[in-house]
Amino acid sequence: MNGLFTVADFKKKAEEVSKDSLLFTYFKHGAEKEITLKHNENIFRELYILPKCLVDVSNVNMNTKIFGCEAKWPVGISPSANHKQAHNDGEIGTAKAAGNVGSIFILSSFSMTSFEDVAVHAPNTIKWLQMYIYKDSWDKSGQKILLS
Ligand SMILES: Cc1cc2nc3c(=O)[nH]c(=O)nc-3n(C[C@H](O)[C@H](O)[C@H](O)COP(=O)(O)O)c2cc1C
Repeated sequence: MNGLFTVADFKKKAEEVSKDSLLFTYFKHGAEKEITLKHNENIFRELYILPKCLVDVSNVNMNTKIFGCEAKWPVGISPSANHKQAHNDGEIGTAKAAGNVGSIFILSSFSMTSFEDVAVHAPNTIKWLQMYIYKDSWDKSGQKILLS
């Protein structure tokens, strides 16, 4: 991770170490028309760092509360499928990494690791679950209410 600072740095490194170019293409793109991806990149281009001299920054608090969950900083990991394709640690590795920095980890319905295993191995991470609800199976299942 040495020398990796920006998203572009990570992207370049990922491409270098990726053994499968098709897989890299899958992970590097955004979903559908990449509207959010482009929007995020544009927003970040508009942000400037204003250096503040002689200000004590040894105790910066970025704690925030999102849907009742106390995160250490306002960045989470949105759901994405197939983490084991990228690394053997799969979703457990991502969940642990999120927990180490106090982020929220959202587990995909298409996780390659069971929800239970992620829960056991990353007990201290704030975990949310993304769920696809298929109309057909929902209709046929006879359920009336979904609780999470
Ligand atoms: C490689 C990849 C896999 C993704 N897998 C899922 C998924 O399994 N479930 C889900 O709800 N969203 C998934 N997403 C969507 C992301 O969580 C996120 O909402 C989306 O990328 C936002 O940017 P967009 O609007 O440009 O797609 C995935 C996105 C990418 C790039």
